[in-house]
Amino acid sequence: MSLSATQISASLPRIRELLDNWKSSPSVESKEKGNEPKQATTTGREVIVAFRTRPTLSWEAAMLAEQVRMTSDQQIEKDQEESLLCSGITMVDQNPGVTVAHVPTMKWNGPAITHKVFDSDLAFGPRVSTEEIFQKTIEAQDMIPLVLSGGVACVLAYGQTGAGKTYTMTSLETFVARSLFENATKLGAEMQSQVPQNTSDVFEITTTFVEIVGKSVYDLGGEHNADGDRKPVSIGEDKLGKVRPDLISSRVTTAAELEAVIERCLSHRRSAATTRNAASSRSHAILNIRVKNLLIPELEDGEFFLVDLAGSERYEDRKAHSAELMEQSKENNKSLLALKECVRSRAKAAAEDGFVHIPYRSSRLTWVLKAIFDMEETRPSKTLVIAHVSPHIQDVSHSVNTLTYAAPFRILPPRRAPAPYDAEDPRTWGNKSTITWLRDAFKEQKKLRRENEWRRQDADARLQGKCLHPLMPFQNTQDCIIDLESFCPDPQGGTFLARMYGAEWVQKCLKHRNSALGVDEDALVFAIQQDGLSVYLDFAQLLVIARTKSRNAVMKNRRVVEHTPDDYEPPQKTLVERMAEDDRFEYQSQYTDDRIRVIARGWMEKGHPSTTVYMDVYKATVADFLKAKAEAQAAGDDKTKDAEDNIVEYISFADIVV
Ligand SMILES: Nc1ncnc2c1ncn2[C@@H]1O[C@H](COP(=O)(O)OP(=O)(O)OP(=O)(O)O)[C@@H](O)[C@H]1O
Repeated sequence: MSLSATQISASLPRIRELLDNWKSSPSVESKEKGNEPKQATTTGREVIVAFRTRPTLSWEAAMLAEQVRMTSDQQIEKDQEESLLCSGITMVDQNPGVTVAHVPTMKWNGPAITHKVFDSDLAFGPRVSTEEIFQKTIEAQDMIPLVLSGGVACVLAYGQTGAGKTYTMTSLETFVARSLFENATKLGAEMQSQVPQNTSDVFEITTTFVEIVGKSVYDLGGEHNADGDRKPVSIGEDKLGKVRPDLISSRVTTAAELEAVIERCLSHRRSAATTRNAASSRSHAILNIRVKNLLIPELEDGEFFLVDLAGSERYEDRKAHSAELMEQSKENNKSLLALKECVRSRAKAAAEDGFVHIPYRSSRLTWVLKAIFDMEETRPSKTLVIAHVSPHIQDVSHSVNTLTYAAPFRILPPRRAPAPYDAEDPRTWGNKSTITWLRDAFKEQKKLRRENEWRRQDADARLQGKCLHPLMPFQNTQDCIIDLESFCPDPQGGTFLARMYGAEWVQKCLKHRNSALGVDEDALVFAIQQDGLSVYLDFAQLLVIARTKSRNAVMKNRRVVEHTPDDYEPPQKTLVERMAEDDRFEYQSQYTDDRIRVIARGWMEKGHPSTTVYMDVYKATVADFLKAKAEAQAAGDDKTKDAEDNIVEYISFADIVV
């Protein structure tokens, strides 16, 4: 049985002893020191997961002591308050991240500890600064160049209320603002033959800021956002399927201007005191920075979403809430559940290259973030999830919930044998075939440019009553305006090019331009901007066709299941959604290959032991449940009749889909 914060505080001497034993055990030593540092396999991945443990705050010992005094008859003197602090989280490795949560439990012979290990791409301990986190995540993952090149980047800060989400996001927003303008100046210079006078000659940068409170979306960008006279903004999609709520957007031309807009918007955000945080943000805050490339208007706008999510709360945290806070808390938890579903499905879709349904319209939060979830979105995207936890052992059950929520986002692509060469699928091309395709594609563009120029001159000549000589057949010259061997160096092939996004492709072409041709530099830059983009579009088209073909093949092989009479009618809502809405159940759900673990906590509070059922929810039928129950009972699991009946009732709502 797990312990409450007060019970943990009372058993601290024994818990400390157990922790010391664990820390000096050889298995931890080998994890910390024995292994060679492994590189995180984040290349090409769309979703990256990081954990951050915040440091202890100066007033926390006093707060914990107060909590213990209020809930037990334990006497704690002022000078003993510090002794209540004990770490419940150990960061074993930073890259890839290995974090251990120490969960105190009570056994027949006294307190014990279960050590739960959570893997992530990166893990940051209490002493790591937000600047270092920025460098190792957003900078290392090239998220700013991605946005400046027409891609979509997203950072999601998740965690228990008071775990440090707003602290991290406020600093990250400042670092992003500065780095965005630094990179824009550098890229702008690379994209022009002469250094531009101003970044705003190359990029138009605009920003919006919204807050989602319960089911309502509010614009934080307006001047009069004081509570009371705020009007919610409606969300919808335009004819092209883009989500563009009617928001006040500010154009910014320097990092200082962007920082000032962010600060002004944040001052409009709603907060309230909770038992865990004196200034708790009660909403999801979404900063959107949109970048338009003025030199290549054909490219789609790049977008950066920085999302400070509302704190996740458990039933115990909500008990002291007013009815309004309780309602908001319920809505927030629901949207966090929807977000989990979408991020995980997105990561799965990217890793498996098959068809995955992403239910982004199921909450306002995920709908606003459609650009990162929509399977039809053509822009490349990268999402960073930072899960925040408190360092204290008294908070460890919250921390386990947070880490359990975030860890499954880290979906590693399956190891596959290299696919055989297919002329129509660029993902199967080696270096030689890629260079040959590029050479032919650039040659074709050169031929088209020559023909167009001849037609233009011929039309001019005709206006003057003259006639041009017919165009000579195109010479099969090997001269390409790009140094292709540097553009796609050996052994890189089609997948290397497939990872490039539009503007990056054009920038690379400009960087590796073949100046040895003796052509005027400005004319060469102009030709590369035209031809480079056309070749990119041809390549992207080939890729889309190849991907669609493999997706269709996956769809064809999907199993069609006929419902048996034992099955229930497919309901409107899933089991997970039903339980999230019902306060009688405080449940944890942990996905492992579509399996879910349901814990009926409401019954524990009434003195019943916990009921844990492992089910495959997507195929759940009552027959499945009864079988699982019988197996659990045979294995000696302790259950109560009431809890079983309730779970049967809830299972009967589950979707019966495959
Ligand atoms: N890494 C850190 N270093 C120093 N102080 C921190 C750190 N992280 C958080 N804090 C402090 O902890 C307190 C709570 O942090 P914060 O408000 O960011 O939590 P939160 O997760 O956003 O909470 P909520 O969901 O309730 O808004 C603040 O006083 C903040 O300054």
